[in-house]
Formats: sequence, C-alpha cells, structure tokens
Amino acid sequence: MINAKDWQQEQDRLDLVTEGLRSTIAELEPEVAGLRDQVADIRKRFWEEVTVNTSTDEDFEETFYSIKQQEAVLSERERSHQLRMQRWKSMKRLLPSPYFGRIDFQEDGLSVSEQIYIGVSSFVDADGMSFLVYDWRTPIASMYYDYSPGESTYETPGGQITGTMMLKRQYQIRDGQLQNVFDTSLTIGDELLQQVLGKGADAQMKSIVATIQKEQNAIIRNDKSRMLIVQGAAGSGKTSAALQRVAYLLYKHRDRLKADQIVLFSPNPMFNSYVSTVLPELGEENMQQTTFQEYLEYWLGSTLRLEDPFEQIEYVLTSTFSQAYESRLSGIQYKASEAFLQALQSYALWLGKEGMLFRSIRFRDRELITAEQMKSQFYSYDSSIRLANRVVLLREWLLRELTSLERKEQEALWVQDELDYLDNEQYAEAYSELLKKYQREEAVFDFTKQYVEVYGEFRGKEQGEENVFDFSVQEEELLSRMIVKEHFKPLRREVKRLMFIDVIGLYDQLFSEDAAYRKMTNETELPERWPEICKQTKEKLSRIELFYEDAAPFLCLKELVEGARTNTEVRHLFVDEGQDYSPFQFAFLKQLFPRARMTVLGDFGQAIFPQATNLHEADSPLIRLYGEGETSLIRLVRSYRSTREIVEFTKSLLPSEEIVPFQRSGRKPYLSKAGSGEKRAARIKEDLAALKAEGFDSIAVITKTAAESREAYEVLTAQGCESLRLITKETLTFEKGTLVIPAYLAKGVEFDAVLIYDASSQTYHRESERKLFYTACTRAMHRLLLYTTGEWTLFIQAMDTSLYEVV
Ligand SMILES: Nc1ncnc2c1ncn2[C@@H]1O[C@H](COP(=O)(O)OP(=O)(O)OP(=O)(O)O)[C@@H](O)[C@H]1O
Repeated sequence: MINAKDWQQEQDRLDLVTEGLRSTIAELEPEVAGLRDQVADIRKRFWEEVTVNTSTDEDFEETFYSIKQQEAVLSERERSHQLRMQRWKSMKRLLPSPYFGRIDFQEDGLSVSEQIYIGVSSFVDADGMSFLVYDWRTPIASMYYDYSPGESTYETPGGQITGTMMLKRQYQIRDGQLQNVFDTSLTIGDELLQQVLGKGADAQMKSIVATIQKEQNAIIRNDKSRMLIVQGAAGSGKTSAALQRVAYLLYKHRDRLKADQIVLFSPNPMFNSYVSTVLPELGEENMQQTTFQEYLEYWLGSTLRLEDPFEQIEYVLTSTFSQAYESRLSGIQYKASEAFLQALQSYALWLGKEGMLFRSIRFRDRELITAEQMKSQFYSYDSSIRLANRVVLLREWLLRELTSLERKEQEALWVQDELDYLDNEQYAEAYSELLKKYQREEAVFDFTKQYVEVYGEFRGKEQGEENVFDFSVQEEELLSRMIVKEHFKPLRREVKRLMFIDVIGLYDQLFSEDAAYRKMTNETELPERWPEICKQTKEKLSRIELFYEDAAPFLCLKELVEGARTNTEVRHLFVDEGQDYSPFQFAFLKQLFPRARMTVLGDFGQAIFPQATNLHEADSPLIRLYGEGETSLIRLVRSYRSTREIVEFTKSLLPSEEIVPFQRSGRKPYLSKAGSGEKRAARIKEDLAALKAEGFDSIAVITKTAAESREAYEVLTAQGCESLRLITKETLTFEKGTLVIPAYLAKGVEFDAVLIYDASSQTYHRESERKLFYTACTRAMHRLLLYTTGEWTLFIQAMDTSLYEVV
C-alpha cells in the first residue's frame, strides 16, 4: 500500500480524469444522439429522395447516380456517427475505472520521467496535447507487462526506446473511487492477481487486461510469425491470452483489419457463448466464431451425413476392445496423418491419367449424357492440364451439350403433352407467368442474354402483332422452349455445381483393395488392419455417411479434383484446443485460408482425441506446416486457474506435464467412497449443498461419457438435487449453476468446484483415458471432489496419498 499523501495525490488525479471524461461525454452526447436521429431519418427517407425511373437508358442512369449520391451522404454521416459513437462508448467504458496501471518512465537522455497511466482505451486531455490514459495496446504500455522497475525498453515503429522504469503501480478503481493501490516494487508477489484469481467463476470468461503476465504478453503482441504455437498447461491462460491478442491485433491494424477477418475455431458450440463477452468488454467487435465441425458441414453441404467429433469420442470411450475397435482406431490415426495427405495427393495425380468417376446426367428416366461419355471427353483433354482445370473444361462442354440437347428436346412428345394440356386460359396464364418469372429471376441475377432474348422476342411480337396472347406457332415454339428450359434448369445447376463428379465414388475407390491403393497412391506402407479399415469406411460410405476422421480427407480430395475453394478474406485464424486437431486437418486449414496467420493454442496433456497432434516437440507436424523460420513457439507453464493443492494433485496424474501452480491455497482434493450408487448420490447432494453454502455457485458434476451424464442427472435429480442442468453436445449457452457434463464438453471452461462423478477403476481403466481424467480434474478452480462406489482408478491408486484427503 502507498502512503496517505501519495494516495491523496492519486485520488486527486483520478478526480481530474473522471471530470475530464464526464465533460467529454457530455459534449459528445447531444451530437451522438442528434447524429443517430439524422442517420435514421436519412435511412427512412432514402427512397423518397431518390427518383426511380428505368424507362429509358438515360432515366436508368439518372436513377443510378441519384442512388449513389444518396448512399454517399448516408455513409459519410454514418462514418462520422460511428467515430463519435466509438469515442463516446470508450469514454463511457473508462468512466467507472479509467485505468488500472501506471509506470513512470525516464527515457535515456532525458532528465524527467513521464507518468504513463494505462487503461482499456486512450483518453487525451481537452487541448489534445497529452495522454491522460494510454490504451493498454500502445507500444509504450507494453513495458507495464514486460518489466519490473529498472531498465526497460519498448519497440516503436521508429525503433527501440530504452530507459528506466522508476515506478510500477497497480490500481483497483470502482465508480471513480480508489479501492486499492499497489506498488509492485514494494510488494512481494502479485497481490492484484491473487485477488482476481481468488474470486468465483463467472458464466463468461473475463478479460485479463489488468493482469496480463509477461509470457502472455509475448503471445498477445507477437506480430511476426506466420504460425504462433502456444503450448500451455491447463489453466495457464491460453484462451485468455488469445482473446486479448485478438483485441490487440484489431487495435494495431485498425486501419486494415476488421473483426470479421479473424476466425476462432472453438472446441464446442457452448464455448462460443463462454468467451463471447471478452472482446465487447474490451470495446471490440467479436471475431467470427465457429467449430471445425460446423465448418466441415458447411463445405460438405447436404451430400453426406457427417459424424461429429463427440460421436467419435463416445465410440472410442465406450466400445470394448475388439477387432473392429482396433481397426477403427488404427484408421483414425492413419487418416489423421501427413502420410495419408500425401497419399491423397498422389491419388489425384493418378486420377489425371485414369480412374476418374462421373455421374451420368439423367432426365426423365433417360441418360442424357453417360458417365462413360464424360470420362472419354475428360481424358481427351491434354494431360498436362491440371486435373481441376480439366474439370472446368468438362463442365463447359457439358453445358454446351445441354444446350444442344435442350433444343432437340423441344420436339419431344412430353413437351407437346404439356402444351396440349393447357387450355387457352391456362396457356395465357402460363405464358405470362413464365415471362414474369424470367423477368424476375434475370433481374435479380443478371441481365443476361437469355432475358434479352426472351424479352426481345416477346417485345417483337408485341409490336408486330395486335394481340400478345395470339397463340400462334411462334408462341408455341417460345413456350416449348421455355418449358424445356425450365425442366433443364436443375440439370444446369447441378453441372455448374460440379455434381457430375462422383466424389463419393472417388473416395470409396481409394479403399477398394490393397494392390489398387498401392498403385493409386504409391504408398508402400499400409497401416495395420488395412482391409478392415477399408471395409468400415466403405460400409459407412454406402450409407451416405462419413466418419469424422474421413471428413477432412474427403473434402481435401474433393478440392484436389474440383479446385481449391479458399477463403482469402480471413487474415488471422485462431485454433483453440489445437491438440485435438490432426496434422491432416491443420494442413487442410492452411490450404483453406491461404492468407491467414495461424495462432494455435493447446495442451498435449489434454489430448483426448485419438488423432491428436503434438504441438511443441521438435518433430511436431505443426512446426513443419510453415517451417521453423516462420513459426514461433511459446510455452506457458504457470497455472492460474486452480489452487496449489489442485494443481499438485492433477500434476501427479501427468508427471511429464510442465505446470507450476500460482501461489493460491485451498483445500486438498477430497475422495469419497460410497457403498452404493444411492449412497454416493446422497453424499453428492450433501456436498453440493455445502459448496453452495460456502458461496460457490458454478459447480460441475463431470462424467466420462454422455450416457454417464444422463444417468448421473437422473440419479441425482431423483435424490432431490435441485436445478441441475444436463449439458449435451447440443447445448449452446454456458450458464452459471450446477451442471452435469461429460468431460470432453467441459474442455476449455472452468468451475468453482468440480465433482468427478465416478473415479473408479471401472470407468477410467485404459491408459489412453488418463488425459481425459486429467482434463476433467483441471476444470476446478477452488474445490475438487472425487467419488467412487468401487476401487479407485489406478491413476489415483498410484498417487502419493498426501495429495488428497479421504472423507
Ligand atoms: N494474467 C491473468 N490474470 C488473471 N487471470 C488469469 C490470467 N491468466 C489466466 N487467468 C485466469 O486463469 C483461468 C484459466 O485461463 P484460460 O481458460 O485462458 O486457460 P487455458 O490455458 O485456456 O486453460 P485450459 O487449457 O485448461 O482450457 C481463467 O479464469 C483466467 O481468467
């Protein structure tokens, strides 16, 4: 704590800043409100100010310019409105707590030091000459995170600035009043961090802006690497740092980077809601958030039903050892590998010579163009042309073929039938309907020649003849043409979408037999149990379904054949829980987002999926992805989430995991063995009541699988436990309360107290489940309770008994 005089000085300054903020807000307020009304008014009257007339080319042009002009006025007002609005919002955000830190810095060569107050955004005094508050993302503010008092330095666009930090101070301010002030040169340890971490869990993740640690700051401000890998122990602040990094990037590149050019892949849909408030809290717009599954489904469209990663993990966790199980695991691993990616690339080369599969184009139970015809046309193109380009040529050829077939089709009997079927009235109706439809569609999409043609013909007739609906031969012709065109439309659409390529067949062909696979892919080594892997994959495909592990390879093959569909808009890709992605999936992401930098956050200690990627070892495929020169690797070992006792317990589950507890103490994890399921439920009920009485209101009963969650939920509800919430993979929002949740869905989130529903040797017996168990236990911030009705899992049996209490 600082002395009374300093305290008073700080409070005086705070009053000054608060006053400044208030008057700026008051100044902006009427302007902001007025502008808001003006913009709303212009929007409302937009069409009144514009005269729409498209009768002649001149009128059309005039209309066009009048719209443009109106648009320019509107966007200018909106821009200025937005700027003021932003300023107003950030002042409002600063008001209750304008800053959280201060450093006094004396630059080398200067005789005075400058006081730099740091907050969530900048605030300049009335004459615009000096910063009363610096945004935490400014270069000078980086010293606050990187140094203790003494020699310090920071980077500016003009070069490095060095000097001495004379003072480093932290503040807690509430509603314009100083609550606490700490000088870090005087206190040992980090009191503010202690205080922050001692609090209860929130339903939403918090911003860590005031207490960012040095190694986290390195993640946040890394702006050089194409690939930034963060391997960090459970609770070390990976996700927190990632979100601060997004805010930093948006600030640093505010002229050219927009929030929607940043994508975060999260582990499950519920996680999206968990982290959704951090950026708005910092005054930033949210980036795009999605799950890999959602993304895969988007690309796959409705072609196949895709198994989701949770179905896959349920299978891995619940199935018993068998031939089929071993093969599936071996398949998952192989399909996740770089070797399989190479195999697919070689396969695409082979397809350039032979083996392409097409789907014939059928119309009214006839084959209009056969798969064979397509194949021979396809291989008639010069073989030096890339596979995907030949597909484009084939598509153009098919569209031309369809045009000539369409012409021939007009003579067909069914067309005549359809025409005959119409009586005069219907005829007229159909005619004008068709015409309207063409006008409408073409107007929406394009003024293509089709429209001009049809419309021109209609106009011609209208002028030449007295009665538009004089159903002469010409009209009949026009009408049959329209009828056939209408019926051919879906065919054209399918051709344009390349649906004539049999991608499912092509993927299936890969798994036909050993010899063929070797020939097609040049692969010499096949994974163990290959015949069984082939059988399983083919069976699934025959049901028009895809295993989760096949999704990325399938899409990759599709792209190799059809040409890559890339997203060049996205500049930064964040992958959270990166250890759960396969090397194959990372390679796929790299290809999908060619202009994006990647930030991958993960913990190999929590790798619960069989296709996991080691993020940080020397042979990590992730380092190879962009090469060592373009990759930075940062490790976080300090765990902020859990108390020292919980960290020591979880650490002993995974001795290889580097993890250092933050000095915050609590009760040791406690183990509770009950004679029966009912007794366990009764005990859990008691414990839940006690935890709530202690003030913990974010509690999770964590189970191994979804089935176990359902069971626990039912048993505990029957026991009289109130307001439990069962979480499934479909749950979208994360809320406070008592949740019953499978471990793999609890990834990334945290709770005041965690109750491991069944820590028996029956439930956790495979070595491969160690990391799942570890992940479940590391969700706890303050309390960890474990239950069993039988023997404890071996992971606990092997543990030093001093690490827990038995109750
Ligand atoms: N510098 C910090 N200041 C205050 N709190 C922090 C800091 N770093 C992390 N925390 C807190 O520690 C907890 C864990 O952080 P976070 O969820 O980001 O960790 P993680 O590494 O992503 O964890 P996991 O891999 O286990 O999901 C959160 O409550 C977060 O607010």
